[in-house]
Amino acid sequence: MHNLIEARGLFKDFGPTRALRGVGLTVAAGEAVAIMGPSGSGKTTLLHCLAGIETPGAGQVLFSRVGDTVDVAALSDRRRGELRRTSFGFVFQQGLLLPELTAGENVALPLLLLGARRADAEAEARRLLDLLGIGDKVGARIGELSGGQQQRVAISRAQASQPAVVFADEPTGALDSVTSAEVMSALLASTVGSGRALVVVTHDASVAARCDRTLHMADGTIVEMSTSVRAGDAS
Ligand SMILES: Nc1ncnc2c1ncn2[C@@H]1O[C@H](COP(=O)(O)OP(=O)(O)OP(=O)(O)O)[C@@H](O)[C@H]1O
Repeated sequence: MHNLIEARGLFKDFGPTRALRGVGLTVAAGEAVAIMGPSGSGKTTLLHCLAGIETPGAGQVLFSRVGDTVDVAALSDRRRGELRRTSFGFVFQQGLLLPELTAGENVALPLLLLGARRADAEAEARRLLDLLGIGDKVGARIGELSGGQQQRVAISRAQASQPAVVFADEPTGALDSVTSAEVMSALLASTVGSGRALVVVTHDASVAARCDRTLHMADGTIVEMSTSVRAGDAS
């Protein structure tokens, strides 16, 4: 599988705090990569730099699409926003779903932003929610759903635009262990199971164990990389 993302020599400072100090990594199509490490070690900052949410102070984030490679870090804000909408999906612990909208409307939104017709976007949203076993919640508002159901909505929404890479930050952080395992199964099935890459920041070793590789961070650098035999992602 080819590399979708190749980061080289990433540095990021927040005032006097050096959050990243020379991080390099690759992420291949169809690969799940976990990022672990103590609080403050730079995991979220790295994820945000890879996803074009933050720009690094130095270094490159090369993203390869068919016949084309762009340096995410060097794009204008507008082009970076466009790249995020077309090529990346996001699942965060909380905060990304719009509570005043229904589950179906939340999932349809990225498609509407990309210019889809409302009926098509709604049908696709329903299909994606069905795939994750919550098609019956299409008309429910976010606040009416359990934490696990909300994360399934977030996963459905993250894959609506058929992105090449899904970035997840503590996607199971607020869930009990059984629900966490189920949500992780859904996340893996909808990403690596469909040839996409998944980059997931987690404190949970059982989440990381289900990824192909785990990058361990400390003090703004990757201090160790371990590979695992993915288990149980077909469940
Ligand atoms: N917007 C910001 N402004 C100032 N400092 C920041 C900002 N974002 C991150 N930092 C600092 O950069 C360092 C790395 O933060 P980051 O959030 O990447 O760590 P993390 O490993 O994801 O931590 P956690 O596990 O607690 O989420 C920390 O010292 C943090 O305080």
